[in-house]
Amino acid sequence: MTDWDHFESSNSHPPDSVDPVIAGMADVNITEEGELSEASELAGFNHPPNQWTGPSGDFIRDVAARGWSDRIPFEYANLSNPEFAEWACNAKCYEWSDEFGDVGPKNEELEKQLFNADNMTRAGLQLDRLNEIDVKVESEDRVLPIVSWDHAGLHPIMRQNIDLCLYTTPTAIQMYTVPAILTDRDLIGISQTGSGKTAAYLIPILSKLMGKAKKLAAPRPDIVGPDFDAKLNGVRAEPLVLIVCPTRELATQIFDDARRLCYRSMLRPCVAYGGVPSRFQRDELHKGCDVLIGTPGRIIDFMGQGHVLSLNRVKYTVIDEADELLHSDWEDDFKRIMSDATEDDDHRYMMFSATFNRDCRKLAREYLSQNYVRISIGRPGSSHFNVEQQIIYVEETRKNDALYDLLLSMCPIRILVFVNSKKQVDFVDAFLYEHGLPSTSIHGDRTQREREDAIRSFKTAQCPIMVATALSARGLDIPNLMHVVNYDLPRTNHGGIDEYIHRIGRTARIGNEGLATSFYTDKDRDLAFDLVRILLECNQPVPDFLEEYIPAGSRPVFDDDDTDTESGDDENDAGVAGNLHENEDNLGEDRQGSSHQETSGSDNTGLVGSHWATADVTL
Ligand SMILES: Nc1ncnc2c1ncn2[C@@H]1O[C@H](COP(=O)(O)OP(=O)(O)OP(=O)(O)O)[C@@H](O)[C@H]1O
Repeated sequence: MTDWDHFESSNSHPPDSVDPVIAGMADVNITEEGELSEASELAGFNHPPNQWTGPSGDFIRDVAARGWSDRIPFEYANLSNPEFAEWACNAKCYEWSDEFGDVGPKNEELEKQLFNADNMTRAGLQLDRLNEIDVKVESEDRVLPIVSWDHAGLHPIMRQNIDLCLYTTPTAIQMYTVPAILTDRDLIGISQTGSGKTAAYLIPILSKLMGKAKKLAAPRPDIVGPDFDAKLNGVRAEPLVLIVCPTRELATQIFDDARRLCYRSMLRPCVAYGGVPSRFQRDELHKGCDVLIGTPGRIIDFMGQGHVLSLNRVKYTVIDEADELLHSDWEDDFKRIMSDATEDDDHRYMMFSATFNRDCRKLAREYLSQNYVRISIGRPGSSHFNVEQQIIYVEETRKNDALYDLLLSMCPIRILVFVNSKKQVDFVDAFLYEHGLPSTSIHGDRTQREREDAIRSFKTAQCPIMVATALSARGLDIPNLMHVVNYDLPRTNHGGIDEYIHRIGRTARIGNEGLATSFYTDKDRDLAFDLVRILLECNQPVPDFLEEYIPAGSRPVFDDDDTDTESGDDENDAGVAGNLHENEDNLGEDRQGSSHQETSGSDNTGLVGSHWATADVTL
């Protein structure tokens, strides 16, 4: 029985009174009632939908009866006070003291905070499915995958931290990147959303540095004692690792992962991103920083303050969501941060994303050494089978009704709703709130305090519904996010199918299952062809109204072939600007000095196919 069946069978209205907007959903296989109840419990909602008897016409009463928690009014007064509450960048790290020898003692309180299972996405039952996928490794030498953490040659502290994170076995991308990075290779890593790419680079890099930190790290003050004063004893931050990503939320999330994986080691992570008074981050940098994570704008600000930050010691630069950062909108910032990319022989460069088309890969090669390794898990830009995708035809003017009906046709679970403009975020959030639903929202015109508050209330399930622009499409890892709704589908000139992949990838992470519902209108026709190819590739049903886009033989063919070599270049190349987006509402929020200049996709690395040995391995 689908949840919708349940909804109808217990509905006090006769079936023929069902609103035509939602009638189309009756065929949709929404997750079964039992699963949803379990899911809502998992997601932290304690209101079983036992009082639901169908719509009564009183929205607020219906929402409460369906089991949704109360709405929480926004605390403007608290949030406008800059000193109120903690910023994500000031979260506690393990603080090292020179008296510690090689391994620091446990800090029980911090350990509880860092590894609190409620704040982490636990691997789901379908984790194996993520690994049952073709792996393509392009490398001069064979990269031998690790089969377990115990055989990876990791530092003992890293090994223990992996256990504390409950990472029982490595994922496919981790199996290959760990040995490649441990043997000092530049790298492009491509694997599907939620497959553990962050740990895939953090684990080998940090593990390698753990044994060498004393030798490599810059001098630092004793900050454990009572006498530390950033102004008097502070040092200049000289990180060994630089991790750059496009959004503030992603930066703080990677910072949290780094805080966990650096636990009990000398390595000290810091994060730098805009919107927070810079003194909070400067004070942290003055305490010493070995791993700097940040968004381009704030990193460049600090690079301009020689007494605050120097990148002279950096041994590893990682670009997360690299295809986004290679986009022309980021060009100037990106070039500044990568300015010494080809000069320093023992400086390793790595780029990661779930979507990385051939044109981006060509651009990326400008920054990597000749013998870089490329690891692709599955087709670059593909989704995985753990997301159930459903496309519903909705008239543009009925989207609000459709959203309300969709939300009430299911038990309360954590839901992320994507729309295409900041204004629309405000409208949809207000609509949901007025209809009694506990929603919050996030976009780039919000203050950083509001953004951090929105994420916090979403994560803690105070507000289990979050409405967002594409700002939240990439990288966000929210535990138990069970359902993504594309209220608006991405536009083809603003992210297109790649953005669709990132958006739906906010659910069904690391072997969990999730649902992605997209409202399709006549305006979305130009996305239809790509959308249908993705549905077919993932064995998802193609709705009637999209059948005309099914290719002959029902087999999806993708132009973007899987080679980075010149011999693979052909007229099918869409050009970088054609594949990436320039949406003022998308990640542009965190872009500084957007140039909107088109970047040519020309190849100038001189690599040819014969340099490469290709090993196809199916795990
Ligand atoms: N080996 C593992 N076992 C269990 N959980 C893991 C493992 N590796 C990573 N995770 C967890 O999986 C979740 C997803 O990881 P991560 O955010 O790095 O995915 P991603 O591939 O970068 O996704 P996206 O492309 O959306 O950015 C995180 O909560 C992370 O802690």
